[in-house]
Amino acid sequence: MGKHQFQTEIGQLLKLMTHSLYSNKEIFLRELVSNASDAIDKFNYLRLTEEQFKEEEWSGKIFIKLDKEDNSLTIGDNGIGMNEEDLMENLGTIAKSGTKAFMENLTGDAKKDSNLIGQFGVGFYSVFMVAEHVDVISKKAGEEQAYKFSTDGTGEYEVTPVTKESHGTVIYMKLKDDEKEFLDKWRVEEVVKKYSNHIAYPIVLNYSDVEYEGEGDERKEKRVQKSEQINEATALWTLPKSELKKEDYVEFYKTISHDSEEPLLYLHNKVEGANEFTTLFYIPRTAPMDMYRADYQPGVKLYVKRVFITDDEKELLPPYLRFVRGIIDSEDLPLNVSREILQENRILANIKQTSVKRILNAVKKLEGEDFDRFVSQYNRVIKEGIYTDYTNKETLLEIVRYKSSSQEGLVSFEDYISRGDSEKKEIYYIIGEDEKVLRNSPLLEAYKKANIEVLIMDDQEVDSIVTPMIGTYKEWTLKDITTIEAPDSKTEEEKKEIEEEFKPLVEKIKKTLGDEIKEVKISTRLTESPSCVLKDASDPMAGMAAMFAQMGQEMPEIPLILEINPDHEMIKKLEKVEDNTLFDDMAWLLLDTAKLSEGIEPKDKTAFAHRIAKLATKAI
Ligand SMILES: Nc1ncnc2c1ncn2[C@@H]1O[C@H](COP(=O)(O)OP(=O)(O)OP(=O)(O)O)[C@@H](O)[C@H]1O
Repeated sequence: MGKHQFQTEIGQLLKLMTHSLYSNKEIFLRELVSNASDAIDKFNYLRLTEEQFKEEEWSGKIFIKLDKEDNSLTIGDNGIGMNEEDLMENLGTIAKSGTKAFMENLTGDAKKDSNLIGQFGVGFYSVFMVAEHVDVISKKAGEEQAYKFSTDGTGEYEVTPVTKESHGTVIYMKLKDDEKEFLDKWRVEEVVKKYSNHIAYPIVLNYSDVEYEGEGDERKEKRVQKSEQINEATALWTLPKSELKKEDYVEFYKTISHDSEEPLLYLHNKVEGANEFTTLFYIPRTAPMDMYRADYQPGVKLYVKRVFITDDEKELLPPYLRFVRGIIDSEDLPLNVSREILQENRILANIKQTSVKRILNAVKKLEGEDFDRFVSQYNRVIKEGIYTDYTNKETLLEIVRYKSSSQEGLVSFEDYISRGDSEKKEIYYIIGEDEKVLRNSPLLEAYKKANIEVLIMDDQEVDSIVTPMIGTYKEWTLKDITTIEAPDSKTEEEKKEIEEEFKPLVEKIKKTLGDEIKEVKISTRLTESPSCVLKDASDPMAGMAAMFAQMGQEMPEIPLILEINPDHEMIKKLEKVEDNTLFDDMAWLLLDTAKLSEGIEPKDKTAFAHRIAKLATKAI
């Protein structure tokens, strides 16, 4: 008890909130109402599962009180409440992955960071945009003692025992001088209607109003306390689609997601039949910040017959759809369903399967800018889906997009095969870290010359694991161009002849470079470059690349093969070089420049630089 220091990060966060330039400060009400609604949901669940609360006469309610004289706004709920430990843990430290991700995204630029608040919502802490002092008075259901958590949003907070009759939380905020608009009944009503009209519980506004008594000179002003319910209080997803407008869906989304952008997509379905359930899913326009964190917060809440069960079950949808927000409400699951039962429940498995299909089909139907936006945010997790969700692999392969050697922007497999050779039925690709290096790779030259499109996969970390296991798309086989013979126009006869002619040169280069390379070959894939290097596809390690990457381990070195271009001036001249030192220098340059073109560093950079200087001097 007594005074405590906020966790350092919260100190920073509070400072940002207090000095926020964010123009949409009203969102603090949305955040607090949404927390209150969650707390009521949780108590509702306790009543179903725990004997001691079963008899309680209770119905969930949220109240807001405006006090102009006191300059304060109070918001209360009769939900699950918090004890001393909860208060310190939930409000005194950053426990939530979402808030952690928010902190990591801060730039230090006040304006940008302040916009981030709007994009993201930071729950309880948003009160410091409007309040100069906050008391959170809370009593946890089933416990005797209530506590007050007080802070003025600087570095410290204080927790003291207080008395409070029933369980729930009351948040008392002393407003800053220039935030008095939130004491106005109409303003608060407008904000609550905007964001929280369709949360499942009534929100009652208490305010004082002026009434007049008597007539003429006798007429007197009288202050009266009034209270009225200001929201609809019917859970949005239970309403028929025909009664709902886009705005209703959008505002409800903002309440459940803490996002202030409109969603990219929403999907509301009621399924009847053997299993009855309602789903309402949203795809955020901007990928959630914690999407790539192992401790991401799942975005789908499970309800059974409109009673909240959990918002912390990562398996309601497959992990690759972790960016989806929304609600699943089942009519068939038992109300006292436990977390353990959930994981193996057949009803839930069925809901999950139907939901995934619906979501993916809706994504497939997105058009123009909306589809492009989806790809810009979620292409990577779609690839994750291709790897993990065998049942929906075909649909995912229709959604995923790649860069291309012959087209601007991004292309689909479907686009590719519409342009490809329908007799050969092959889809060519090249994987690497850097788009520019890949596009300029000598390995592409033969394909460019033959007008064959190659997919440029520059998300190496993911592509090197996912692409090799795709195998085929609609009977077209995917081929990594670094592991296959390149297309060429020479006959077998001609090739043999060239090989014979260059045999002495090939052997001489191999002798010079020694163990640095596995083999020197006459290339059929080069048109402009004198040489290129390839990883030896027959090496057992090459096949295990994906496995190493998946385990987050460095790839063992795979021996390189050097290919030389027999039509290139440099190679033709090299055949005739008699000076041994010059020959050695040239052989090393062939290898090192080829490595550089693939983004691989020469082994001895100093020697490389010396050779360039030496040969350049000679050339001048
Ligand atoms: N009215 C309330 N009643 C009970 N617990 C609450 C209440 N308000 C907040 N809490 C607790 O404090 C925690 C932190 O709240 P906060 O609003 O900062 O984050 P959040 O809503 O959980 O997550 P997000 O980062 O998505 O906003 C909540 O998860 C909840 O456990």
